[in-house]
Formats: sequence, C-alpha cells, structure tokens
Amino acid sequence: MGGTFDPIHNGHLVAASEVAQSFNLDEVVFVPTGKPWQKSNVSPSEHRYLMTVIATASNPRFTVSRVDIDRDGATYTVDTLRDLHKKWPNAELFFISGADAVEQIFSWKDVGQLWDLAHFIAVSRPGHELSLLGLSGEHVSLLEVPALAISSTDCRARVGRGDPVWYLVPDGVVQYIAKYGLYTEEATEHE
Ligand SMILES: Nc1ncnc2c1ncn2[C@@H]1O[C@H](COP(=O)(O)OP(=O)(O)OP(=O)(O)O)[C@@H](O)[C@H]1O
Ligand SMILES: O=C(O)c1ccc[n+]([C@@H]2O[C@H](COP(=O)([O-])O)[C@@H](O)[C@H]2O)c1
Repeated sequence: MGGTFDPIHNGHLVAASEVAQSFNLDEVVFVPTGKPWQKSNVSPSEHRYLMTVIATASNPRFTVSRVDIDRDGATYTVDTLRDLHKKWPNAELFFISGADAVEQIFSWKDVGQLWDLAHFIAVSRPGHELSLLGLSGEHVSLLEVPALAISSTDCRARVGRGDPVWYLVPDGVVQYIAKYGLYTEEATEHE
C-alpha cells in the first residue's frame, strides 16, 4: 500500500487489513512516498516512515518498505513496483489504493505499464464513488471496506487547532506527533 502517510491513520490500517483478509495476502507492505510530486508541504520522509513503522508494528502481516524514501527524485509507482519486484522476484504484487487515488491514476507516470507490474485493488472511501472508471476488471478489483471518514489532511488540521487525534490515528502516532511537535505552526515554519 503506497501513501504519503502524513500521518498514517486508522483509515489506512482498516483498508489494509480488509484487503489482506479478502485477498488472502501473506503480507501488506506499506510504502511511504519519498517525494510525492502531486502533493506540497509534505513532512520530512523520516517522520512519515517512523510513524508508519509505529502504526504497523503490532500486526505480524504488516511491514514497511523504504524503497520510495531511499530513491532520489519524484516518487512514481512504476518505480515502486519495479523495486519491489527486484526484492521479491517470485511474489505476486497487489497495489492497494483508495477510491480517490484511483480517480487520479490516469495522471500517474507510465500508467500503461502499471498493469503488468501489479494487480490494483481500489478500496471504498467516504466521499468518493468506487468504480472502475473505465479500467479493466482484469487489472483492477474493487473492495468495499468499513467507512472511516478520516484523512491525513483533517488529522493535520486537528493537531494545528489543538484538537485531539486520539482514535483517529494509533496511540503511538498521537504520541510521536506530540513528541516532535508535528503539524503545529512552528513545525510548518521550519519545513
Ligand atoms: N479513510 C480512508 N479510507 C480508505 N482509503 C484511504 C483512506 N484514507 C486514505 N486512503 C487511501 O490510502 C492511500 C494513501 O493515502 P494518503 O497517505 O494520501 O492519505 P490521505 O488521508 O488521503 O492524505 P491527505 O489528506 O494528506 O491527502 C491512498 O490510496 C488513499 O486513497
Ligand atoms: O506514479 C505516479 O505518478 C503517482 C502519482 C501520484 C500518486 N502516486 C502513488 O499513489 C499512492 C498514494 O499517493 P498519495 O499522494 O495520495 O499519498 C502513493 O504510493 C503514490 O506514490 C503515484
């Protein structure tokens, strides 16, 4: 599952858990983006990586990969999937995306090459219609998951306002955000 995870929240974790169960996956690899070229004002990748590690540590089927944060330049899924194939040459790869991300997929780099590299699983997300959008069912599957109306944008805004993010993100992530003062005006000024 690729994402900017700024911060990782329970919507990501529920989606990953549901896909792992429905598709009988051996492992879900969370891949935090290095430089997500379609997003601005993103927190430093090491913070996003560490929050992802903290959030996933207790689940034996969840792991985190550094391939995107260790690669120079903009993050493209075509490179992510090639790197994961190099690491696990015999694995069958699935790429988990929310309905909103799939809506944007035609703007991704080398989109035509993605289908040979992984099977895409689009999960439902409140506020977005879950549909194939003309994509082939051979390459993309749709899965309804429990609706959690949580976004990283909202979590950042809540922290900025001094509102709690308990139960929206895992407890360790709440504490990590507080420890490093992420998403406060002061932290944003120093990015
Ligand atoms: N609540 C959710 N339910 C289902 N899928 C989600 C949810 N939140 C995020 N996703 C999916 O997880 C992947 C990574 O999301 P990302 O890290 O960009 O989180 P986000 O909440 O969308 O962040 P932001 O608000 O900063 O754009 C994307 O494919 C996205 O569609
Ligand atoms: O390949 C691309 O051009 C591309 C463009 C935008 C997003 N993505 C991927 O989509 C995933 C979710 O991205 P984001 O920005 O919504 O967190 C993440 O793995 C990104 O690398 C990929």
